[in-house]
Amino acid sequence: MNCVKTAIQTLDKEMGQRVRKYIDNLTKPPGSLGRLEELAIQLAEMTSEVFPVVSPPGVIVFAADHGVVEEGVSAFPQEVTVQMVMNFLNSGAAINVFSRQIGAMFEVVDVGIATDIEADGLVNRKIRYGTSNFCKQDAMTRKEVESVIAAGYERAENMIGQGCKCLILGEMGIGNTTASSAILAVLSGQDVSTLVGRETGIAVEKIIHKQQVIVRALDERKPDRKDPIDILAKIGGLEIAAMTGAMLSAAANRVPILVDGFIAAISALLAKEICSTAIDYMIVGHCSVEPGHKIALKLLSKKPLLDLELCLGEGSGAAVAFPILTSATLMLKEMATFASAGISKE
Ligand SMILES: Cc1cc2ncn([C@H]3O[C@H](COP(=O)(O)O)[C@@H](O)[C@H]3O)c2cc1C
Ligand SMILES: O=C(O)c1cccnc1
Repeated sequence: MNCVKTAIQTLDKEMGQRVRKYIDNLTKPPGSLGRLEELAIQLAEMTSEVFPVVSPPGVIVFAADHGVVEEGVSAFPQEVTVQMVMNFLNSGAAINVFSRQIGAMFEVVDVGIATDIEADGLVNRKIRYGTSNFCKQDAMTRKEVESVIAAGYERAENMIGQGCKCLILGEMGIGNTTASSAILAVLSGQDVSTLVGRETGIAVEKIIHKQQVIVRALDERKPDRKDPIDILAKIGGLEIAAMTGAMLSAAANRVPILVDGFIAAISALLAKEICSTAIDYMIVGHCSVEPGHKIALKLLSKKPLLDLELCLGEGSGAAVAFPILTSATLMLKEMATFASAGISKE
């Protein structure tokens, strides 16, 4: 992971200053476009562009299965992962609708679905057939973690090479809120009971069980808080690691990342653990109802753009938030200045 570390540049603060001054000359009272102004400055710092561009955005959905579902932690059976992948390929999922709405490039990648599938349009980067049940053994090996991070990195690099100007990462993997909550318990040091909710439709009595499963897994696996690869190998998920790799790639390429909900925030936290400057390239699209999300956002020191009470994943909340980034860039590019419009400043 050392190559990744050295490759992520710090923000171009000088460009930020220049854009801030320019925004103050646009035909509006200073600061009156609030967070849109901050967003425009952030995007300029990320890209070193006076007029940053975020279109076309790109959406990559990584799919994988989780051995821990055999503990009965999800309201849905494992085969929903592959069924939803077919739905993505047939353009019927929420993320398809919102990707179309924002004109996004779109790709679905199998990094670890438990069954073999060959389908037109599905990118095959399968590292293994789902993770192992991490209550009984490590989810995967360190080598597999590194391979799946590399696969995510490569897919993002490919989309950026094709012209994507803002990256949204999505996931599909029944059981991935359990892996995400376990990872968050390690990174935050908080009690598992504060992290786990019932947003994916899990029955009330099942929440306690899900919490117990996570506590047991943490006891058995003892992931090393200081080693993100160890955390992913012991209690992680393939699609979670792939999103981390894709985020590192976007940051290394100075492409803004619009972070989705709970699972994506966990990938973002892991990217931060691997390379702290990666978070400079992240904007958080929305705040999920999943209780762990607020804790993850605190650790990321990020304020979400929207709170629409979503808790779906797939990249859906980020895609819905994307037009706000477009507004910020168009404000910068298309508004008249006081001088050009002949409006008195005082
Ligand atoms: C039909 C359906 C579509 C989804 N799209 C995203 N998720 C979301 O829910 C899953 C995680 O929830 P849990 O950990 O409780 O299994 C992930 O696949 C996530 O993307 C879905 C879940 C379902 C059931
Ligand atoms: O907020 C999310 O991203 C989320 C929450 C529950 C299930 N899947 C995703």
